[in-house]
Amino acid sequence: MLIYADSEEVSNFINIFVEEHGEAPSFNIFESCEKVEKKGVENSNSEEQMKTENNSGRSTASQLQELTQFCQSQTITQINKRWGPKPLDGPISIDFINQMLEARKVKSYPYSHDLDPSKFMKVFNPHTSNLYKTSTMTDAHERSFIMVKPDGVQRGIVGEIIKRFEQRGFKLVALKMVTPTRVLLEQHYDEHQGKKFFEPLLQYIGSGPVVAMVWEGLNVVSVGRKMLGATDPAKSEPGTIRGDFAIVTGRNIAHGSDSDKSAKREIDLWFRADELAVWTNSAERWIYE
Ligand SMILES: Nc1ncnc2c1ncn2[C@@H]1O[C@H](COP(=O)(O)OP(=O)(O)OP(=O)(O)O)[C@@H](O)[C@H]1O
Repeated sequence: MLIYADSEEVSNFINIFVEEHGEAPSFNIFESCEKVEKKGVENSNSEEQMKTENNSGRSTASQLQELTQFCQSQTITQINKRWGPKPLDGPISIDFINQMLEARKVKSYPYSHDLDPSKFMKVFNPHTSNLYKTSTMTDAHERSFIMVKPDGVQRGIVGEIIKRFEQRGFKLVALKMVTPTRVLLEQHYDEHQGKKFFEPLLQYIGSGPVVAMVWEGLNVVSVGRKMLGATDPAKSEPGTIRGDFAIVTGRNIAHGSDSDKSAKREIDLWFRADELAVWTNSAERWIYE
């Protein structure tokens, strides 16, 4: 979310923090995400982009000012802004996650998933020097590309698959129905070029609409793969998506990224940055400790 003085999430965060720690938090906003590049924008430091206003129509400087005023009005003891030698040159996004306020300096909005999570801002209590749940907080931004293949669509299993990911606690950040082009599938399945099943695979996946999705959450790549089951449904455990709904490898219902690197590559292939929703799941504090 972007910073608004009347933001409910910010107020909630502060209230919860005070309840839990008996004092108001301070925020340290660290230099972060230096290398974020907006797709198609070659030089993210260009003057043009530095002047860019976010989609709320307000400049970064005015947002920062608002944050400062808001935090001061909440009697927060101090706000340290450490943006390094360079001036603040992009919007700040703040997420309310795991009862933590997480802020990032971004050079594109909506922000790209390429943001380096290790450089996310940490929120801490300066009185105790405690850093709160930063690892969980940052890992909760892991993303996976999940696709319901044409057989899953035709057999009416889209809702079931979405239900399982939702019920598990993952956050849906993008979804679209699309009939993939051959060019897209050649890129997506590049590692299988030359294999015997490559051509039938492209025919199968390109034969009708698929539902392409991006899901976000802690370990979503590996947990997502477990939820899907083995590539060969005959080897998938009952209870997994393939174990419950498929019989053969060539009609195995759904795809899930097999690594963080693949996920980033696949999300970039299938979605533009502005198709990824930026939103806060208010149930998150009941999903993560
Ligand atoms: N021997 C095969 N015969 C037919 N289709 C196959 C075969 N091996 C793989 N495939 C198809 O190619 C897809 C990609 O294979 P891969 O080995 O990458 O498995 P996967 O990562 O589990 O699957 P996916 O990428 O769909 O999640 C499989 O899901 C399946 O649809």
